[in-house]
This record gives sequence, C-alpha cells and structure tokens, in this order.
Amino acid sequence: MLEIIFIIIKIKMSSPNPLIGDNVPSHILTLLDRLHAASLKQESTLTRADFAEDVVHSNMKDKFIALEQDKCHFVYQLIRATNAKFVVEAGTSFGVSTIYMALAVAANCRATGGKGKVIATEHEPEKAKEARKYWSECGDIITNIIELREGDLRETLKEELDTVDFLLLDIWTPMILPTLKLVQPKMKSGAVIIADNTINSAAGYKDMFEHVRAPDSGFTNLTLPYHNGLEMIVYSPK
Ligand SMILES: C[S@@+](CC[C@H](N)C(=O)[O-])C[C@H]1O[C@@H](n2cnc3c(N)ncnc32)[C@H](O)[C@@H]1O
Repeated sequence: MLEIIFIIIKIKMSSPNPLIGDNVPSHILTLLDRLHAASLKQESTLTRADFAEDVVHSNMKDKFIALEQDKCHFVYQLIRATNAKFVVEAGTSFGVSTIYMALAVAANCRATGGKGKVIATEHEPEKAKEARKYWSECGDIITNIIELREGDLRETLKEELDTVDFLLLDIWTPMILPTLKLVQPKMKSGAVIIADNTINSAAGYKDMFEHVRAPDSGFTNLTLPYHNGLEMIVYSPK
C-alpha cells in the first residue's frame, strides 16, 4: 500500500515534458527516452577515477555521458524562453542534448521567423558518426538545424561563428574556459551559458569561475539546484 502511495506521489511530482506541449513527434520522444536510458546504464558502471584528466579521453570514447533528461528539458525551455536561434554546443558526444537544442531552435524559428542553427562539436569520429545516425532517425526537423564540426573545438570554433545567443558547456572541465574565451567575443548581450556539473566538478571549474566572477567581466552567474549543479551564466557586458 505504502509503495503505491509513493508511486502516486512520484507521478504527481514528476515534471511535465515541455517537448510534448510543443508537439514534438513521438518517434523523437521515444528515441530520446531510449538514449537517456542507455546513457544512464553506462554511467552507472563509471567511477570518478574514469574521468581523471589523463584517462578521460580514452575511457569516454564509446560513452554517451548525455546531459540528464531534466537538465535537457530545462535547456529546451530556456532556449524557447529567450528565443535563441544561434546556439553553440561544447561537447556533443552522441548528440542527445543537441537534439533538444535543435528542436527548441526549430520551434523558435517557426514561432518568430528567421533562420536558426546549432553548432555541435565533437572530436571523436566514431561519436560524431553515431550522433549523425541518431539525428537522421529524428529527421529533417533536426538535421536542417545542426551543423556538426568535427575535431578539436579549439580549432573548429575559431572561425565562422555568427552572433551567439546560447552556449552549452557540457565537456571535460579543462576545455571549459578555453571554449568560453573563444566564443565570448561572438556573444550577444544577454547571451545565456549553461555549464554542467559545476558543484560536483567545482575544482575543475575554478578557472572558469575566476573568469566569470572577475570585476567587470560582464558575466553574472547562478548555480541551479540540479543534480551535481547546473550553472546559468548571463553575459551582459557594459
Ligand atoms: C559530456 S560529453 C557531451 C554529452 C552531450 N552534450 C549530450 O548531452 O549528449 C562531452 C563530449 O565532449 C567531447 N570533447 C572533449 N574534448 C573535446 C574537444 N577538445 N573538442 C571537441 N569535443 C571534445 C568528448 O569526446 C565527449 O564526447
């Protein structure tokens, strides 16, 4: 009996999926659920040591490490709320969070016109291949929006960036500050940056926080109470 009550409470408290309200096709919702489940299953076998700087690249070559689903829903809502149309993603892996962002950008373009793009970045060729496979399962709604730049983002993001509305930092922490510094000159005033795991990986984020919190940096930041911390940063230079 108690178990049933807990299940009912859990169902009532679970947050609604904003993609459903936006009429995202059911085959994409099913795919996303499947990819999140596969990612969580892989992650349950990993330890902190697997993410050490000297081994992270080799250990994560075949791992999703997808942004958790509730965080993806938040990112989706934020892109919709800010009408962001030009998005950069640092760390694409198998392209799960990319799907959410492309859906949100596509919805913004439908609602207010104009063109949109999500620049995805991945340096592992096999992961890039898998990501493309999942995106084509979604269809044109996704593939028309995403431009995948393969290789080290410190090179691939150096050129051909429009004004950036939104940046997702979901990458190994030594890459965070170099990415932010690379994209910053292209950010619009009011650009939003989301960075994952800022509580759990606080030591790795130290240099980014110093940069963001420096006097007159133009940034303001807030740690959101998602699992392991999710940072919301806004860039409004004076
Ligand atoms: C946490 S995963 C990204 C997960 C993805 N955002 C999602 O939700 O599905 C981080 C990815 O960044 C990639 N990466 C790490 N360093 C990179 C670099 N210098 N350039 C491009 N990609 C990089 C890794 O190969 C890894 O796949």
